[in-house]
Amino acid sequence: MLSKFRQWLGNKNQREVKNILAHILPKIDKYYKSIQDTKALDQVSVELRTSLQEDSKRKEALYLAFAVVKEAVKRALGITMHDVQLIAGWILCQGDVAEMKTGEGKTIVSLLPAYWFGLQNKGLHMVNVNEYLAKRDYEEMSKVFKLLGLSVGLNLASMSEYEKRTAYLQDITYGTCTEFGFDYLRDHMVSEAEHRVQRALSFAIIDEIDSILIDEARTPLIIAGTSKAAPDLYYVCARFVRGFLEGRDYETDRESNQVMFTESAIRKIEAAFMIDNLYEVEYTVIYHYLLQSLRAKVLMHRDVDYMVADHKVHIVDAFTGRILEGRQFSEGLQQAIEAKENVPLSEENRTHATITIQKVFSLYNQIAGMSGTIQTDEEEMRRIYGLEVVSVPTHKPIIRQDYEDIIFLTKEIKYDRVIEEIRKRHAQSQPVLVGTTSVQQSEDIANRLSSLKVPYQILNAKTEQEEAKIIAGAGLKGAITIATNMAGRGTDIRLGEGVAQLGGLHVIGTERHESRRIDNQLRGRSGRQGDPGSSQFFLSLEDELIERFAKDEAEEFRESWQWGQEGFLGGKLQGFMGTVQRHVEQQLLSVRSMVFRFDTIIHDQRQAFYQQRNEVLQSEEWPARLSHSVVSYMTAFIHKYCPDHKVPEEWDIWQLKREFGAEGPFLHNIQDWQNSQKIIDQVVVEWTNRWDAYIAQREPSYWKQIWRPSYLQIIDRSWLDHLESLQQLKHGIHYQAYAQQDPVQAFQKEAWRLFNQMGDRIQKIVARKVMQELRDSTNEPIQRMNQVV
Ligand SMILES: Nc1ncnc2c1ncn2[C@@H]1O[C@H](COP(=O)(O)OP(=O)(O)OP(=O)(O)O)[C@@H](O)[C@H]1O
Repeated sequence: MLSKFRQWLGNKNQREVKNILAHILPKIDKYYKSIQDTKALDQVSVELRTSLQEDSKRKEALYLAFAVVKEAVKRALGITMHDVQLIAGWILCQGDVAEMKTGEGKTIVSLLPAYWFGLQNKGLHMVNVNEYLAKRDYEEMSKVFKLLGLSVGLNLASMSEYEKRTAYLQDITYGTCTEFGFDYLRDHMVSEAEHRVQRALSFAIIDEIDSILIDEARTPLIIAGTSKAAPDLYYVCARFVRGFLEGRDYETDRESNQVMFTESAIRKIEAAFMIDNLYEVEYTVIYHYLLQSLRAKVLMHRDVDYMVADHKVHIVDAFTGRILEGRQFSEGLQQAIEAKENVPLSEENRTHATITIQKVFSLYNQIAGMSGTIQTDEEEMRRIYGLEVVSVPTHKPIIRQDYEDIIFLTKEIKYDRVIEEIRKRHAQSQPVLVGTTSVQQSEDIANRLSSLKVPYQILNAKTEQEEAKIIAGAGLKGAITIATNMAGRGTDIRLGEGVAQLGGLHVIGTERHESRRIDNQLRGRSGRQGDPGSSQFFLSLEDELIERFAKDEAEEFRESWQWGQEGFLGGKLQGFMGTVQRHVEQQLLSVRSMVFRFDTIIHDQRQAFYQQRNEVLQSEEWPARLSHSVVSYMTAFIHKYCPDHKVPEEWDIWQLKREFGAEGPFLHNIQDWQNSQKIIDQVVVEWTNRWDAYIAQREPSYWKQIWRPSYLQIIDRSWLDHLESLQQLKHGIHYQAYAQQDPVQAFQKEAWRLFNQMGDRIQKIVARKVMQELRDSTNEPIQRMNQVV
C-alpha cells in the first residue's frame, strides 16, 4: 500500500516537472528571446510592478519575470541558467520546496522567486543558514538585482537598529534565520513603536530548508535578560564534582544524554553541604547547580560541544560546526561549564522572549525553500509544515563515485587508514576534503598530518575568519582540507586547473552524522555541476554514534568477526551502521514532534500576547483603556462574591468589601444588596464620575508619557513570569505520562489556565495602580477596611 502511495507521489512529482517543462518553459523562452535587445532591464521591472497589481496579468507577468532574471544573470554573472533551474524557480514561486542536488546552483535559482516576490513591495527575506553565506550571496547577487532595479539589503547581527531598519526596507533582504527570528522577538519588546526594525513578515525563501526547519528545530531562539548567577556556588559545585567517578558517584544514560547521582554521591553531598535531605524543596537550588556541574563535567566536551576563546565559552553547533553566536546553554549549564573551565561566569539568563525557528516561519504569508537533501524528510515537511517537496532532475548526470563505507575495529586503526588514504591521494595531487564531526577531531587529524610533515589547511570554528580563503583553495591541486561540518552546506568548492583530470575532489567522511542528510551534504561538496569527484566514509565500531546508540550490537560484531588491521567494506556492517543512523533519525524526529506540539501551544499564546502588546504600544485611548481595567476588575469581584446563581443571603458581602479594601468608598453608597447588576451599575457610575474629574485635570500628553511605560512594564513582567511558569510546567508535565495522560494535552490545559491567570493578574495590577493614583491625586484619606464594614 505504502509503496503504491510512494509510487503515486513519485509520478506526481514527475508529472509536475514534465508539466513545467512542456508548458511553462516555452512561454518563458518566448519572453526571453523578446528581451534580448532591451537595454534597461530595470525599466521592465517598473512595468512588472504595475502589471502585478492586476490579477488577470499576473500569469504572463510571471513568465516575463523569469525571462528577465535569466537575462540579468547572463549579463551580470556571465552564467546562462539551465532549464532545471527555471523549473526549480517555478516550484519555489508556488510556495513549495524544491529538492535540487548539491552543487546544482540553488543560489542562482533563488533569484527567480526573490525577484518575483521582491517586486510586490512587501519585502522578501532570503534566508541563509549562516552569515558567511548570507554575506556571500548578498554581495554576489546584488549585481543581478542592481541590473533589475531592485533594492537589496543585508541584515547582520552586529548591525545597529538604523542599519537593520534600512536593510528591512529593501525589496530583498539577505540574512540568517536566527537573526530574522531575533529581530522579530526584539520588535515585540520595544518601548516605542518607532524602534521596530521589521515590516510585517510577508515572503521568505529559505535556502537549506531542511537545516533550518529540521536541524535547527531543537534549539529555540532565546532572548535572555540578565540576572547575576551565584558565582561562588557554581565554582564550589564544579570543584565538588570534579573527582566524581562514573559508576561510583554517577550513572550516565548515553542514549538520552542524561546523568544522575548515585545514592552514595547523594550522601557525600549531604555530608559536605551539611544538609539532611538533598531532595527537600529548600535544597532544589543546590541540587540543580550540582546536577548542571555534573552534566558540564560528563556530557559537555570542550572542542566538541563548546569552545573556549577569549575567556568565554561558546556553543558549537553539531550540525553546522559553527559557533552559535549570541546563544548560551540554558538553565545554568552555561555557567556550570564556565566554572569547570575556570573562566569568568557570564550572567545567567532569564528568558525574556523565546521562539522556535519553525514558528518564526509560520509567521510569514508565504514561504518556499530549497535543499539538496530533503527527500528523506519529505513526509515531515508535508505533515508539519504543509509544504510539498518536488525533486528537480540534475542538469547533467552526477558522475561522482560514492564508494562503500569501510568499517574498522577501532578509532585508532581508522585514523591510521584515513591518513594513509589522504597521503595516497595527495601523492597524485588530487585535492582531498576530510570531514570531521568536531573541532577536536579535526585537530587530531591535523596533528597527525603535521607530524608527517604533510601540508594541510584546517576549517573549523576557530579558523572561521579565513573561511573564504580556505574554501577558495580547497579545490586546487594537492590541497588537503580538514574541516568540521562548516564545510558542509552551501560551501562551493571550485576545482582548480587540471583537477578534473585527476578525478576531481575526493571527500573522506570520518564519522557518520546523526542524520543521513548531513552525510550527503558532505559528499555533495564534490561532483558539483556534473564535475568528476568521489567520496568514502571511514568508520569504526568505536564511533560516537555506535557508542551511544548501539554498544551491545557492536560488541557482537566485535566478537564474532575476524578483525585485523584491515577494515570491512560495505556489506552487513554498512547495513548495521545505516540502521543505527535511521534509529537516531527516528528518535530525533520524535523529539522534534514533541517540541513542535508543545511549541504550538506556546506560540498561540505568544501571538495573543504580542497582539495585545502592540495594541498597548499604539494605543491613543489611554483614559478609556485604564478605566476599562478598573471596571472589569471591580465587576469581576462583584460577580465573585455576589454570584447570580446564589441568593443574596448567601453572598459574601463582607469578603467583597474586604477585597475592595481601600476602594471601599465605591461600595459605600450601596443600600440595595439584592441585585448584582445594580451594584455593578452603581459602582461604575461612581467610578466614572471620579475618573472623569481626574481626566479633566490632566494634559493629553500625560497618558502616553506616564502610563504607557508603566503599562508596558506591567505586561512585560507578567509575560516573563508566565514564560517561566510554562518552562516549569513543561519540565513537570512529563511525569503526567506516567499517569497515562497525554503530556501535551495536559500541558495545553494547564498552560491556558496560566495564561488566563496572567490576564487577570495584569488587570488587577493595572486597576490597583490606577485607583491608587486617583486616590493620591485627590488626597483622599484612605478608608480602611474596618471603617467600611
Ligand atoms: N547555470 C549554470 N551554469 C554554470 N554554472 C553554474 C550555473 N548555476 C550555478 N552555477 C555554479 O555552480 C556552482 C554551485 O552553485 P551553488 O553553490 O549555488 O550550488 P548549490 O545548489 O547551492 O549547492 P549546495 O547544495 O552545496 O548548497 C557555483 O559555482 C555556481 O556559480
